Amino acid sequence: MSGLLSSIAGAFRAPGPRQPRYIGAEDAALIDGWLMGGDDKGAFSLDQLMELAGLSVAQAVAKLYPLGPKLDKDPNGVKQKRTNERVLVCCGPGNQGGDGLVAARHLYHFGYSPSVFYPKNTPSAPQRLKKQCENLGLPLIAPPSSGASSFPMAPDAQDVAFRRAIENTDVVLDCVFGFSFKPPARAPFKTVLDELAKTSKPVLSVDIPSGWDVDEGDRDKTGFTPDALLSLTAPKKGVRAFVESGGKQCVSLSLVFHLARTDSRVCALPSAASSAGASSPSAFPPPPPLPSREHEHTADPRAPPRRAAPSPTSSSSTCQSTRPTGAKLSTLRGARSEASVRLARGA
Ligand SMILES: NC(=O)C1=CN([C@@H]2O[C@H](COP(=O)(O)OP(=O)(O)OC[C@H]3O[C@@H](n4cnc5c(N)ncnc54)[C@H](OP(=O)(O)O)[C@@H]3O)[C@@H](O)[C@H]2O)[C@H](O)CC1
Ligand SMILES: [K+]
Repeated sequence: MSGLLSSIAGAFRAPGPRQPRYIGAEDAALIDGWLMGGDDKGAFSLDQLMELAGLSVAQAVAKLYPLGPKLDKDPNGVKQKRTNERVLVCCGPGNQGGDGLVAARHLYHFGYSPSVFYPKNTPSAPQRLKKQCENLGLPLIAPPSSGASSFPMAPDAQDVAFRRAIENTDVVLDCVFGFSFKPPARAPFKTVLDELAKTSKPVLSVDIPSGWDVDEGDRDKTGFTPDALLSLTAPKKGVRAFVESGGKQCVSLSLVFHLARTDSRVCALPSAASSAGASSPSAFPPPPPLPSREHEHTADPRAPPRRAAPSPTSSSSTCQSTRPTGAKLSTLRGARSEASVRLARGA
């Protein structure tokens, strides 16, 4: 086994049963590198990993902020918004921003009305993912794809647009920075992070609350605490205090399944048996059977007629509560999971 794979395995090594497992920024980057490496490594493409991560993010939204029932139009014939329908997806310049674009697309198909704030173009920006959002007609605050400028609007105008967007949403998705953030935040994201800290809307942060140090948490006293967190692959060290103080947390296990399937020694590690907040000694389940060939997409009666929407709970996913109090375990249809989100709610 290569040194890199040893490092990955080490990242999952358990200090003891039933303990949350946290990894640092360095290990997270190593896992990423291994997943995308060729030869004896994972051989995944970045697009694949983003798709799995973004689907997990959308599933976490559906679990934590379920879409309310469809409502009749008001007396003036105006369509009424459903509970939690509007989701503002805040995307950063790195891969986490790509996860956000993927999540927005899936949320749309789940029946939500996502809008996307993607304020910075970089040479590596996932233009195809952005185009897919445009093709769905999602409101997008972003520079033109071909534009050289990172700032399509005067900075003030961009800030105003973001504040308006946050006022007009039900739920905020924080896909701004992941494990490669190096404080302090630079423009145009300083304003975004300040607004995330100020808003009273529920914010679901992906991987690490943006602005926090991946290893040390809210070291710089940003004042931002999300309503909930989705950890990708494994919780990061910086969220330990958030989780241990009872913060709502989901863990996406989709990549763990792939790691486990790829190398049985990783699968066998006891550390894989323990995710943050998990009460079960085998919180990371064994690898699922081979993915189903026939996808279990069923029509969602709640979905708008303009599209045949699969219910988030009928896609190939598993989602369950691991609350130590024995909260209801809800296993969703399609247990042959390619993308799996485990919900671990704090007490
Ligand atoms: N294996 C997995 O679990 C996967 C996770 N994914 C997601 O990807 C992120 C990590 O992606 P990465 O691109 O490495 O990093 P970030 O998304 O955090 O963003 C890096 C960009 O942010 C810029 N940056 C960094 N610090 C600042 C700052 N202080 N102010 C402004 N901008 C900043 C940075 O720019 P530089 O010029 O500094 O390089 C980058 O542009 C992970 O958390 C998951 O969400 C993958 O999608 C799949 C696999
Ligand atoms: K984040």
